[in-house]
Amino acid sequence: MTPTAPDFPPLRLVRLDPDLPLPQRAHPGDAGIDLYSTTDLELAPGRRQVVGTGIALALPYGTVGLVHPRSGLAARAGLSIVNAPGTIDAGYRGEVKVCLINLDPEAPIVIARGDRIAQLLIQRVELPEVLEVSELDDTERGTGGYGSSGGHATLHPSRP
Ligand SMILES: O=c1ccn([C@H]2C[C@H](O)[C@@H](COP(=O)(O)OP(=O)(O)OP(=O)(O)O)O2)c(=O)[nH]1
Ligand SMILES: [Mg+2]
Repeated sequence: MTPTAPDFPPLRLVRLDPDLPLPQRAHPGDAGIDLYSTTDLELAPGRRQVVGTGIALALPYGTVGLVHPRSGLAARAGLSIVNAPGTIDAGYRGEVKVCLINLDPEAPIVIARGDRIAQLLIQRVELPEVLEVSELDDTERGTGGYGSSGGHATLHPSRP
């Protein structure tokens, strides 16, 4: 029997392209639900394309859908998502789409309709109101960022 997460309603999903399989987790407990491409396409190196997944969702209020790349395709072919992770708002009822990009410098990537091109994670999200204030509390970090704590990789000697 497939274990289900406690206290979480099922994900309401419409298949806009009913000839594609229902998106599923590859294994029980997987974070991501694999999404299919509705189209055949070829991505030249460095090129991007918005690709349909053939599904629309009604995510529960207070959750967000995050569209992540799949690591196998990323490592093998250089396939990624321009805006990774893509944000699916709870109120969005249109088709979930993926802005794929070929990050390989040389080889094109061929994708067939029905290939699993991305994965959808659903997470709870806080929805605080925005409150403008005149100043912020002090912290140990303060305004330090972007490597201020050190420990980053050494840059190549050719880099300024
Ligand atoms: O990878 C993505 C990202 C977004 N969307 C859809 C669902 C999301 O709710 C909507 C808007 O996304 P986002 O807020 O990232 O884009 P925006 O440029 O801010 O557009 P908008 O003004 O419509 O919010 O587009 C997708 O289908 N796939
Ligand atoms: Mg937006």
